[in-house]
This record gives sequence, structure tokens and C-alpha cells, in this order.
Amino acid sequence: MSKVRVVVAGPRGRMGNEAVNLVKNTENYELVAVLDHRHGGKLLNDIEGFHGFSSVPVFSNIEDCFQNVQADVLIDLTIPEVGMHHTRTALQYGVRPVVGTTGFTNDDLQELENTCNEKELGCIIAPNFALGAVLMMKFSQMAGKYFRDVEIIELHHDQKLDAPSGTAVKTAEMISEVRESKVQGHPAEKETMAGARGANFDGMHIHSVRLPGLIAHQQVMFGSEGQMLTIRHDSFNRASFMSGVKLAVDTVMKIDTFVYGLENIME
Ligand SMILES: NC(=O)C1=CN([C@@H]2O[C@H](COP(=O)(O)OP(=O)(O)OC[C@H]3O[C@@H](n4cnc5c(N)ncnc54)[C@H](O)[C@@H]3O)[C@@H](O)[C@H]2O)C=CC1
Ligand SMILES: O=C(O)C1=N[C@H](C(=O)O)C[C@H](O)C1
Repeated sequence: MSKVRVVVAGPRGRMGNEAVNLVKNTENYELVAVLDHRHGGKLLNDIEGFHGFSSVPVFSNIEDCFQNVQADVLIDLTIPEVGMHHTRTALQYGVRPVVGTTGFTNDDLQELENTCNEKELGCIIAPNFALGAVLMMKFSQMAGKYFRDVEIIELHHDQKLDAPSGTAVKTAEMISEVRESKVQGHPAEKETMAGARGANFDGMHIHSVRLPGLIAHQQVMFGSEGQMLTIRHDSFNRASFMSGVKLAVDTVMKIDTFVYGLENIME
């Protein structure tokens, strides 16, 4: 069986670094290139912290990359604007994107879905690759059918750029598919300090906590008369995301559609 040829975008990042090691340590994967805006023209081996990658070229321009290297899958773990450009370009070159980068807009997602349909090419966008987090979202969706009052509290490290997290947005979207709409709290509720009630998604509130020491955590709280249900997931390291990245890479090779959320491919 031929190997899956993978390009990783963002190799020096916290997630990109884990993804490079995942590809390196997976027998039927081959790391054919990386995309890094600072080190184009080098070999990955020449970048501090990477050893044993003497045959892996670094590109700063994705077009150059796909014109020079044959790839099957792009794993993108960068920032939203760059991730969107990478994903669009990968699809144009027939390379299947697996995207963990968060912060894409609904318009971005719609555009990518349209392109995938047009090209009949697989693409997986997953706001969270941790299988436990995906279950946390699914369990929250189940609960949302019975509890209309929901507060989502996501907690992350203080280097995170986007708020609320992609996971919190996806959780709210999934709950709102089954929850009867409700504006929560007192009808006359007034914030005496802006932001006190967090972001508002269909009447549900989302609160973003940022602290050094945290990695990625979320709890979804459901309240009702005389009872409360809390569903919580914690990622204590970035390795927690890698089994989901592998599932996505393996799956994207077999599909020709657009998938938003790992829950759609977990059996
Ligand atoms: N789906 C999931 O399970 C997870 C998703 N994430 C998301 O993945 C993304 C990366 O997260 P981290 O690795 O923690 O961030 P990080 O800050 O450690 O890494 C960001 C990467 O983007 C690259 N980058 C930054 N600006 C760039 C530019 N202008 N052009 C090209 N590359 C650029 C950096 O070189 C770096 O490699 C974020 O969007 C984050 O929300 C993070 C953890 C899990
Ligand atoms: O930036 C992070 O760290 C994470 N980002 C993703 C998100 O925005 O949901 C996934 C996970 O929570 C870690």
C-alpha cells in the first residue's frame, strides 16, 4: 500500500509540532514538506528542534509547495486567515485538507463546502480533534434537547488568539440544532460591566477564560428546576488531539465530501 503523503502547515507551533511527530511516527504516512512562513528554502532538519528530517523541504509559499511536491493531505494548524488560504489552495491542487485551525467564519465554511462539492474532494475541518471533547459536544447536544438553559464555559491557555474557542462555537451550534430557542436569564437583565454575561449564541451564553497553565478545557452547564447537569472535558496536553488528527487523515483519503466536525466521522 502506498504511503499517505502529508504536508504540515505550522510545524513550529504547539499543535503543528505534535502533528509533525505524528506523521513521522505513523508507518503509512510520509512527511513530504512543511509550510512555514519564516523558513522557506531550508530543510526541516535545519530548523531548531527538528532532527531526522533531512529530506523534508520547507516552503513559505503554498503554491510553490504544491508545484514542487506531490501531496495527498495538508494538515493545517496555523491562524484563521492563513489556514483559509492554505485550505482553498490545497483544494485547487487536489490535495485533501485536514484543518484544526479555528476561527473560520460561516462564509469560509460555506465556500469550502462548495469547492469540495465541485471538485468531489474530501476535506475535514475539526474545531477539536480530542475524541473526548467530541463526545462532550455530542453529550451536550443530547442534553440540550431536555434543558433549554445552557452556559458554556471554555478555558484555554493565554496564548490563544480566538475567543470564543472553535469548540465552544461548535458546541453551541450543535445544541441549537435540538434546543428550543430561549433568551436566557431575566428579561430585564442588564450588564453593568460590558461582557459580564459573555457572548450570546441563540440566547445561550459562552464565557472564555484565558490563563497561563491551562491547555484546553470546556464545561457545559445545564440548569433546570432543582437540578444542574455539568458536562466537562479537559485536554492536559496536545498529544490528546493526535488520535483525532490520525482519524481525520485516514478518513479524508476515503471521502469526497466536506466534513465539519469530527463527530460526523466517529463511528
Ligand atoms: N482542532 C483542534 O483540536 C485544535 C485546534 N487548535 C487550533 O490550531 C491553531 C494553532 O494552535 P497552536 O498550535 O496552539 O498555535 P501556535 O501559535 O503554537 O502555532 C501557530 C502556527 O501558525 C504559524 N503562523 C502564524 N502566523 C503565520 C503566518 N502569517 N503565516 C504562516 N504561518 C503562520 C506559526 O508559525 C505557528 O506554527 C489555532 O487556530 C488553534 O485554535 C489548537 C489545538 C487543538
Ligand atoms: O487553541 C487551542 O489551544 C485550542 N483550540 C481549539 C478551539 O478553539 O476549540 C481546540 C482546543 O480547544 C484547543
